[in-house]
Amino acid sequence: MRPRRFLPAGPLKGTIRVPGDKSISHRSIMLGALAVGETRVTGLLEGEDVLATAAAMRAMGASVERIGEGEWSVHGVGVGALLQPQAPLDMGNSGTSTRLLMGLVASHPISATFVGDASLSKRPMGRVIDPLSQMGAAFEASDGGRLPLTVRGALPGVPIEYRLPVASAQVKSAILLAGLNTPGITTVIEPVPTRDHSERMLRGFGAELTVEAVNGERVIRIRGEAELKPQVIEVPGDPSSAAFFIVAALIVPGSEVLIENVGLNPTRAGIVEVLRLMGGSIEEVNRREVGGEPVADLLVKHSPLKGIEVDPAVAPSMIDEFPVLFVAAALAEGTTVTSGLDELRVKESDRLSAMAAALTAAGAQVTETADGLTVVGTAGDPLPGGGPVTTHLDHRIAMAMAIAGIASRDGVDVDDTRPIATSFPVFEALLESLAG
Ligand SMILES: O=C(O)C1=C[C@@H](OP(=O)(O)O)[C@@H](O)[C@H](O)C1
Ligand SMILES: C=C(OP(=O)(O)O)C(=O)O
Repeated sequence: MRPRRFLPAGPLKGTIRVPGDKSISHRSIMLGALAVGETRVTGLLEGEDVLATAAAMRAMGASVERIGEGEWSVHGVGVGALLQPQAPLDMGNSGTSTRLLMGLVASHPISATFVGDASLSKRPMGRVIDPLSQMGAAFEASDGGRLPLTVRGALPGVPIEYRLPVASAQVKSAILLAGLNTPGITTVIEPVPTRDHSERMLRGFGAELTVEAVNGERVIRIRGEAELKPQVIEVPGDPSSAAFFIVAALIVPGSEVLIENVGLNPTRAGIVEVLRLMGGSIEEVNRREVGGEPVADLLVKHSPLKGIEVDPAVAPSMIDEFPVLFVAAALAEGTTVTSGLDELRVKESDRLSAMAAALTAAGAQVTETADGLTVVGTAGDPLPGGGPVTTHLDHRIAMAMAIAGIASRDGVDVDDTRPIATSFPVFEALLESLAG
């Protein structure tokens, strides 16, 4: 464990760049590993989760090499040609690596065993086992669909039409990736849109993929036995990482921070919308496109925030940002009410109960409900502070409470900062640079 007390600091001033988007980084390595020839990636997130994906793709035959900072070269094997890994694939803390790779293995004539840390080993995999079993793959899983688990791929796989029972980009992506090496058309129906990086990137690599809106649902079809062409990919900055500094700048008096190169794909940008509704000053400068994704620099200034009722419909587009939104709510004037957040209970930790406990330990007024939190804010007064708060191997809890600490009177003790390296290894360095 690496404990740390995050002390009051600020005002936060300066310009930063957050590392590459985690979702896009995973996908660029996976698809690069399936394209014959060299895929070049710049701005890759070099966090532990993405490195777990890189190691797994190597274990299945691809060459995945680091050329320089964030710069990677991937030589793929071709769709259908993944090799049998010789040892269990260690997914560490990463749900995205696990679920998407289960999809890839499911339609290859190989088997793979997935293992992970204590947090990942508690997370539900039944949501991908169900559709991938329909496609012909066989599974042996622990404890009703948890890691360690073994997938035996089916060749040929069976193309399915599957309506997602949960709003999950990981489940959608697992099916689409399995569909890549399945004859015919695999169809995923999304009643609620989730992040669409897989669709964008599969198309970019030359897969035949269509998206149609039918009765308010997204119908995604992919033609299998695809041939992917290697690409040059520039990964935009991760909005989920930027969110910690957006909230920090909004709640620490006197702050003004420019965050450059932030991905603003509409399926990811819910946090910006919600913080603006709360009164946050977040200005988009220099809107442009990077790697097929909308991007802007964000100029964020300290703002008095108001509590609001957060529309549950926005949840999928900010699913990883709720921990830090709860921190913003704790400093706002009035009450913030959230609901429809059952999915937060099956992330790296149960993020509703973990954040309720953590914020309460830091002196905030929080009530946990079945599917959300209700937070009564301080109207801009610093939180008293305290702790220790328990991160439960969850990077987002650690970083959200670090931000709560800098906006507190006495500081906040975080029991373990190690998980931060899974998604945002330079988080503490950037925080220090802004706090002067
Ligand atoms: O597809 C992805 O890259 C991700 C999807 C989301 O998970 P779910 O699909 O479980 O909602 C998100 O929480 C995760 O950090 C990354
Ligand atoms: C939920 C997350 O990641 P994953 O599912 O990949 O572990 C996250 O990064 O907040």
